[in-house]
Amino acid sequence: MLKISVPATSANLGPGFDSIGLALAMPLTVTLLGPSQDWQVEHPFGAAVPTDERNLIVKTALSLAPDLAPQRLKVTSNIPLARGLGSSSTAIVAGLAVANELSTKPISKNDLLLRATELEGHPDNVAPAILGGLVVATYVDQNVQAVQLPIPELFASVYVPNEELLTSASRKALPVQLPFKQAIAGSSIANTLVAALATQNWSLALTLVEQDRFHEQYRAKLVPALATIRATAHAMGIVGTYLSGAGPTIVTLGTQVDLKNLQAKLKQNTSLTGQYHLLPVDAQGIKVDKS
Ligand SMILES: Nc1ncnc2c1ncn2[C@@H]1O[C@H](COP(=O)(O)OP(=O)(O)O)[C@@H](O)[C@H]1O
Ligand SMILES: N[C@@H](CCOP(=O)(O)O)C(=O)O
Repeated sequence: MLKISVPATSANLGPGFDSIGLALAMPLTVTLLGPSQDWQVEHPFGAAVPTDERNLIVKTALSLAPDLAPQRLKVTSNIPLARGLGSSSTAIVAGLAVANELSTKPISKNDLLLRATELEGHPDNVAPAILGGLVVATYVDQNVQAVQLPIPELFASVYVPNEELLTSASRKALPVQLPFKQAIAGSSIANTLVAALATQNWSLALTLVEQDRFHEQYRAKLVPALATIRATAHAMGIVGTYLSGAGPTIVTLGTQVDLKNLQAKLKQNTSLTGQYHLLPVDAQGIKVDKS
């Protein structure tokens, strides 16, 4: 039996728009149950997600290996769809891995990263989903470069609103151009964030995570919980809250103790009706179990 596991990811970490991402210990798994007449996907996502060759996992597998014989796949996942935790990246990465495992000509991990980035459009979810941990990556002129940083000694408090927000819709809220001065400020904050993460200066990193200049201000109206959670955390002396990916999920990074206290406080706020998770970082990325 072949089982592929791909972690959820939280992209951007504030200023690292389209380039920084963190893998979280909440996996999607795909088990290959064997050949079949047609592609069949058993999954927990409801009627909106196809169960045949139109399923994103299968479509992605066939984009890499068009001649693959149909299979029965069983998918399990607690990653909510269209909430900013990289669900589409898990499907894309899992689909490429399915093709790679069944194909006689598997591609390398680097090519897998390039393919996954081409399909997703940006590398900040697919790179940590493949490599694990904290990854900084760039995709410019069809080239991907990805660098793994030390695994942060941090947990993630994850607040998932009940409403979906498609990444495509959330990107429509972004401006076409930024004033030069704003771009320089955003880039200097992002660069310093990367330096803080690379040198494991977590307290500076958590401060800079909140200083994005590229996207959060434009998306804030779509995600009122961001301001609420950030303000609640600040009142408790906790810094490190950002919009996860394109939202609407809000992540706060910090110690397990602080984040447990934060969640206890947030749960008293009746306007926050979504779901909570307290997750460690996933250090491994994609796993293929051939037992
Ligand atoms: N495991 C999956 N199987 C099939 N389709 C999926 C899966 N995960 C995500 N998708 C597709 O991707 C869409 C969400 O993608 P996106 O808007 O990028 O949100 P996210 O922030 O969760 O990645 C879903 O509405 C669904 O169409
Ligand atoms: N950098 C992207 C990240 C999208 O992540 P997702 O988890 O919402 O798909 C963006 O901010 O649009």
